[in-house]
Amino acid sequence: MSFSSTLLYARKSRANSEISELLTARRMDITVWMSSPNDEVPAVAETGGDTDWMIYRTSSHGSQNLQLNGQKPAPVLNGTNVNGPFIDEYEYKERSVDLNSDTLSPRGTRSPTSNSDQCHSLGRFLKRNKCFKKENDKLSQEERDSLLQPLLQNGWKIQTNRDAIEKEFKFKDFNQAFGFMTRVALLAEKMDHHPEWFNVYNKLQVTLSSHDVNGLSKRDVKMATFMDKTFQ
Ligand SMILES: C[C@H](O)[C@H](O)[C@H]1CNC2=NC(N)=NC(=O)C2=N1
Repeated sequence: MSFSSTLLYARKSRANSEISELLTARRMDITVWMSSPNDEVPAVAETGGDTDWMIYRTSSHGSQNLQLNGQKPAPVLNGTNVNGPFIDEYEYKERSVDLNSDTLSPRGTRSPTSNSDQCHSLGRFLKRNKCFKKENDKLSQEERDSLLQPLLQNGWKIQTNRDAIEKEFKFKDFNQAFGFMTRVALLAEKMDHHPEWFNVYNKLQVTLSSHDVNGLSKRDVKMATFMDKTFQ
């Protein structure tokens, strides 16, 4: 797999301000953990060019730049450098940092120059340096047997014609239903994982499945669990 294009190296001056904009504008609570500020964080191979880059760490303690001292990180071989930074996968939004023009693509889109083999997404980069497809969090059979049980006992059903779960929620009135939907919608945006739902007045039919893995994933379990807790 060729890493011929510049990926997430960014000229310190501009890209960091834009990355900062991304992190703050999204009010994202991304915490990029690194064992120490001087850690040499591996990254994808670069095309050359003398750039430094910084990893932002934002948390309740405010943002802190972890300087990488201009070290040219070693290239990631097959995305397996687990020592790299990682974030809670539900806390980030995919954005592309088109490093040719040092600009962030609009939210939820990828830079025009990106392709499936290269990592142009800030989110994907921060997620353990995996410059490939999203981590496949599809439920294994063992996880289905364990994680789905509480949901099935709580009224969720596995659809017969596709790998998805569904449930109907009934509320006092439309206002209650829409309030519930609003809370779920905020989580959906934060997780970048959206339900399929149909609402008529005080009833809400929900179907959850993960399109990118074409079936049920941990994201669906997380969202269904949130819905049940919120509905109580
Ligand atoms: C680019 C893609 O649309 C995003 O990664 C999100 C949006 N919301 C989503 N929601 C669901 N249910 N499955 C997805 O795969 C998914 N992908």
